[in-house]
Amino acid sequence: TRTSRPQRILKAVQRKATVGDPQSVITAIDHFCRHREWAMNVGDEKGSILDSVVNEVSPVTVLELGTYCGYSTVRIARLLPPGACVITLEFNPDYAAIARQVIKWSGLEDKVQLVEGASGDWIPWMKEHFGVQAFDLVFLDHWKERYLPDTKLLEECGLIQKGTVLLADNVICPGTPDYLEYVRNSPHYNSQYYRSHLEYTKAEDGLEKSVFLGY
Ligand SMILES: O=C(CSCCNC(=O)c1cc(-c2ccc(F)cc2)cc(O)c1O)c1ccc(O)c(O)c1
Ligand SMILES: [Mg+2]
Repeated sequence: TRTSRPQRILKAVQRKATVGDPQSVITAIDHFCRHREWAMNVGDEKGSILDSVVNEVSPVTVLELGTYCGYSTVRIARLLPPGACVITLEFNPDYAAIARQVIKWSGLEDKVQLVEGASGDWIPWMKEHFGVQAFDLVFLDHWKERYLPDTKLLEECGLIQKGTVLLADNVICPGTPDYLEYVRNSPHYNSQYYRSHLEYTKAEDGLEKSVFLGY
């Protein structure tokens, strides 16, 4: 097909959503992915759990690993008060290009810093480059085998401090067994599983919320 799936998602947003209205962007993407083409957005069911965690944490600085088309970036940013922001990392330049336009359409660009590159390369530079002390919330939704190494890297870089909340997507499907084992058995995390479904399907999936307890 001539266009890519992310391009078709952007087109659905431009056709169905209102500029400056983040909820209409979320609704347009969910409708397209449920009725036209499945895509790996966190989706509406797990998205509601994400919303409740964001509201509970009321974070000032959020790190999102894995932007894709910006769906969860918009979900998070729409709940942030003035002065709070989400830094979102995306490895794939084509995904990043679409996400920038989706975020712009939602009118939330002032609350979002989209960074193109590999999480492993960028995490060590977060403090220096963005003036971040520590993240209040980290949403993991990138390569599943990078969840554990990047969590350890965030710890080593002092970007996870007492009270930081990690929220991980896809801990069942596709699955992140080594990450789950780590956060569930570590004395430094208090972990809980939110059972749900793989976006737009009946398959089981869920989010794991892990609070860092300090050293
Ligand atoms: O795709 C990637 C890796 S980043 C996206 C991570 N997310 C997922 O993989 C992901 C996958 C699924 C899922 C997929 C198929 C199933 F049958 C079931 C579940 C669901 C999710 O919610 C996800 O978040 C990438 C990166 C750089 C590149 O250059 C590139 O070509 C591709
Ligand atoms: Mg996901």
